[in-house]
Amino acid sequence: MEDSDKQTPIRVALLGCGVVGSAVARLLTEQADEFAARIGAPIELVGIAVRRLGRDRSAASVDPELFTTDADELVTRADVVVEVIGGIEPARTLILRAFEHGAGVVTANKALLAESGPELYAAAESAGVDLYYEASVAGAIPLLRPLRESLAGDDVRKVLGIVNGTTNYVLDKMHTTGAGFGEAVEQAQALGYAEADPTADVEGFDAAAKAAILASLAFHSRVSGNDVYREGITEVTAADVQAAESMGCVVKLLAICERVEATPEHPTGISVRVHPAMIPTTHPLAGVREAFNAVFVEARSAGELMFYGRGAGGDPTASAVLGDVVAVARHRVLGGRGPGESAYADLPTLDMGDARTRYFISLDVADEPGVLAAVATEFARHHVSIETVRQQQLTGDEHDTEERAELVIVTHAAADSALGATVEALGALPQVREVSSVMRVEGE
Ligand SMILES: NC(=O)c1ccc[n+]([C@@H]2O[C@H](COP(=O)([O-])OP(=O)(O)OC[C@H]3O[C@@H](n4cnc5c(N)ncnc54)[C@H](O)[C@@H]3O)[C@@H](O)[C@H]2O)c1
Ligand SMILES: N[C@@H](CCO)C(=O)O
Ligand code: NA
Repeated sequence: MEDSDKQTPIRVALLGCGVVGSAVARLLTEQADEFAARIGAPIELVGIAVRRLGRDRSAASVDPELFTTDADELVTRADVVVEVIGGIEPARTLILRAFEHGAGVVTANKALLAESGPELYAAAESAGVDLYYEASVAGAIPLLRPLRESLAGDDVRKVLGIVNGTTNYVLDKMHTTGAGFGEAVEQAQALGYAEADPTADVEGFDAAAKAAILASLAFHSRVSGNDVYREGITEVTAADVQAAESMGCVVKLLAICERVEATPEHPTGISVRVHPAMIPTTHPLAGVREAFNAVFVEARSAGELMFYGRGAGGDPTASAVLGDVVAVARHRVLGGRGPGESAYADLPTLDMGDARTRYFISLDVADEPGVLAAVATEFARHHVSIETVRQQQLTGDEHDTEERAELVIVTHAAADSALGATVEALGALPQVREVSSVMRVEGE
């Protein structure tokens, strides 16, 4: 008999038995012997809280006796509580209750962490137990542990990544098939990537919650989901995608967290934002296809790091959850705790207007003398420097009486507020028939 078998078992309670929960239950059972050896004590799954009994839960491959609808009671008889219900309530109350009863908690719940992270950390701290949440951002990809632990001796400057698989799949399909947004979402739904109600993904709420978690860890400051500037992908058109391609770029929904040094306009702070952006096809993030995730981290001493893998799905997400279960269980056996909240830097989140961004702007203009000068004047007036300008003749329809041209402009970095004001002013110029495409540009 192994030493680990003689130890008092670590009791694990699972809250939720959906996509992630059923994979956690199955893998925990299948790998029980390995986990016992790694932890130094056996794991005992003491119960699985579900909303209703009687459903087919064969995917979880566990003793049906383990299912209960009494989550309140279940959390009182566990050493480790795994929360994979999702949403704010009852997940929040159940986690707080688990802490009160001395259990460590593992959760995959980005929405809850982005809303109530400090409250959960404080409750874990006063109970002297662990709070782990690797699965909450970029699913299987080890990313939060590197930020919380491996990079604790470095100074993170920027985190830039694709953290939502559904929108990456949709944008990828728009590029590869020429489909419009609606059609690409339907394809994603048919394949099970996008949910029936894809709002949280396509409007960028899911990525914004993840960006808040990443920024909090990277910059040792409190950032909530509401602090994150957010634009989803619902306004991205097939024309935007084509325009990106003509520039040697692809469109990606990016989560960007960066430290911004003080200027006369603002103090040192953090810019945290989620929005679609064009990135050059030569950038490593451009090669992230389908529903994969990838995150770039830039740190002072480490330089650039890239994390890539599956951000969603039952088994990949369960991998991250179970890694956390092993970590928390090891602490129960050996003593000690994982890191708590680190918010000492207390950097403020800056307004989006203060972020330094670059814009791609495509204008449909009257092809007549002085147009370029009028356009250039608006950029100069807003202190925005132009990086490149390209002009091409447009062939109008039979009703067109005037000559038309397309002006494609890429700017240098400027305050986002100045770029927004420039676009507005351009739209009001009599020579500009239409601002046909505007998108931020990221990556060198
Ligand atoms: N699915 C993924 O790929 C993925 C990836 C990363 C993180 N996550 C996160 O993991 C969590 C779970 O996601 P999921 O995809 O498994 O969701 P899901 O909807 O498949 O599963 C959630 C389950 O919880 C159950 N539930 C709801 N209220 C409950 C209650 N009061 N008591 C017990 N059970 C209750 C639901 O009936 C459902 O079966 C969410 O926080 C999600 O954001 C999911
Ligand atoms: N809906 C999320 C699941 C993983 O958090 C995504 O598409 O990435
Ligand atoms: Na992760």
